Amino acid sequence: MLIAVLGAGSWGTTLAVLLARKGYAVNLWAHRPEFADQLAAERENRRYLNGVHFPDTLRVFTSLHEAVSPADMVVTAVPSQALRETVEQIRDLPMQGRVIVNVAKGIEMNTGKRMSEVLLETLPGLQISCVAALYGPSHAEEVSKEQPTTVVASSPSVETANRVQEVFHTSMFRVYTNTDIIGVEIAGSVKNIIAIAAGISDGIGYGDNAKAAIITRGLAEMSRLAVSLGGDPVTVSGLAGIGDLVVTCLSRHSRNRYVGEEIGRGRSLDDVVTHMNMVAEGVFTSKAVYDLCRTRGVEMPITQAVYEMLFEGKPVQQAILDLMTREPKKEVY
Ligand SMILES: NC(=O)C1=CN([C@@H]2O[C@H](COP(=O)(O)OP(=O)(O)OC[C@H]3O[C@@H](n4cnc5c(N)ncnc54)[C@H](OP(=O)(O)O)[C@@H]3O)[C@@H](O)[C@H]2O)C=CC1
Ligand SMILES: O=C(CO)COP(=O)(O)O
Repeated sequence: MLIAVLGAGSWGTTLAVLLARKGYAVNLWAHRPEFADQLAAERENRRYLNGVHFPDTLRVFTSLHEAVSPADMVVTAVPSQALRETVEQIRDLPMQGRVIVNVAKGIEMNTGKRMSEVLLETLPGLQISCVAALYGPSHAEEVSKEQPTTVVASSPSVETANRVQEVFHTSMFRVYTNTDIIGVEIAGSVKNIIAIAAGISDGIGYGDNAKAAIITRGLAEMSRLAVSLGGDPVTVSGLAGIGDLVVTCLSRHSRNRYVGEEIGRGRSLDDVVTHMNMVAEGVFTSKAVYDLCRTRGVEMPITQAVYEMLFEGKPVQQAILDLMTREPKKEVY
């Protein structure tokens, strides 16, 4: 069994190391050749995951074709907005017999597509039954130190979900299965937007009441969008939904929460993002989901507020006032 991991950021590197520690042969691909050379020479990823040594079965590649050609399983761990351009480069490779496991959490801007839809559109011959999403509350910083973590392997095919579970499961990385890939992908993507809102609340100095409100009402938005796209509302109460929402809204490791916190303190989005080392998916996904929910007529007021603050220059205090003074509602509608 050989596994290719595309993307040598903190998450791709962590998963490549986890799989190699399990004894699998792993081909880790990095898109910048000079960075790939550095990883190969130093046998660790000092930029994104300092101090985590690469096991011997992990090899670093600069060529996508060479990394993917011999692979039985391909893990896509590039930022969501770069997934299409990455897999387009291997569209000539046969996909039959391979499982593709996407771990990037986001919705594509301009198309509003989930990552599994992007994969199916881009890779000829790929069947949805061979696609899985591995999502859940899983910061790389903790997984790489083998701290207890739970995630969900989701695929419409039970067989594929079981295969992904078997490959990734370890005594400290517990993998559950699920067949609702729509619900899982929507939950795992929307949580990043809600985390920005939670961060803004932190940045302003609001307390636990506000944070609990954002998490709970964010969950309601996530659920409405998932259902409108054909997902199961039960999924949002699982690891990809409430699980990841809690970790992202509360954690000191969260990039999305950090972006929000800095905006809440008064910095501009451009300033925060240009000085960040890592990707905050919720920024792009807030734009994609804002467009999606308007097209589908799904009410997502926190998402709308985040979009307006990030992209339309709405002042933070105004956005909060607008949210709090909306027409009173039933809790479930
Ligand atoms: N970090 C985590 O704890 C977790 C992350 N995820 C998800 O995994 C995905 C990857 O995140 P993560 O590893 O944290 O990201 P990081 O910010 O740690 O790293 C981003 C990586 O993507 C690479 N990259 C940037 N642009 C492109 C491109 N156009 N084509 C190919 N590669 C590119 C970067 O390379 P370079 O530096 O050379 O530009 C870098 O290797 C995201 O969707 C994230 O939501 C999911 C669960 C946990
Ligand atoms: O998805 C993640 C953890 O499950 C990572 O995203 P954040 O860094 O924003 O929390």
